Amino acid sequence: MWNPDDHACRVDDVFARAPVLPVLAIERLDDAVPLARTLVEAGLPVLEVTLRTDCAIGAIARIARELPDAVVGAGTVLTPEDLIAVGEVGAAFAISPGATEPLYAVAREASLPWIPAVATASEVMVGLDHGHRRFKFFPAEAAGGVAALKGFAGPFPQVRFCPTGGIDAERAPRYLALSNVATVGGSWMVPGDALAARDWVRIGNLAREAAALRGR
Ligand SMILES: O=C(O)C(=O)C[C@H](O)[C@H](O)COP(=O)(O)O
Repeated sequence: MWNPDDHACRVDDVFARAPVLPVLAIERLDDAVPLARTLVEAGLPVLEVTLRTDCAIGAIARIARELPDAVVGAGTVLTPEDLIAVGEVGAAFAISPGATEPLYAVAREASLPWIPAVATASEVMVGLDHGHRRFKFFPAEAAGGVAALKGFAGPFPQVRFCPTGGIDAERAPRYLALSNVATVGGSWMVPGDALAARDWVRIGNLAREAAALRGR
């Protein structure tokens, strides 16, 4: 049964596990477990596997089954069908680049917490009307970045965000310093060429640096 306080608590539990949420696009199913293991062992246990590749659902299922220390969620959840599908394979949470009325409706019945994204104050207000207080802020840099989040803090003191989109190791600390930022999403610790080359050492080093980030 949908409960706004319970939902915010469940999302906070996920976001509190690490300062950074890696956003992953996994092209080869066999990369899923070694990549996730690399990130988890580097101190980034919360993972967003985007539904942008053919094997994404399989990747979520494998990570959920084989890596109990990972908190694997699904990203790029665009439809109610996506949300239902990722719940069935064991995703711990689902996150979207935006929000739709059908997703708000089906999320009330879902067993896993769904995190909508917002880019404007009006979208935050629609989310609040639905009982949501935790949002992805996407695309963070393009939608106003740190200044926009500072602006949201005034009218929406009860809201916390996971900014994502255009953030890297240099920019992340400025977001993490904000009181209304719970964690920061990004793909910078998994460069495309490193993943293609299965360079787990390089990814592990970038992930360790990300795991050590704090606000400043
Ligand atoms: O597919 C989704 O659901 C998204 O929200 C997009 C991702 O969050 C960004 O592509 C990650 O941003 P970068 O760190 O700039 O690569």
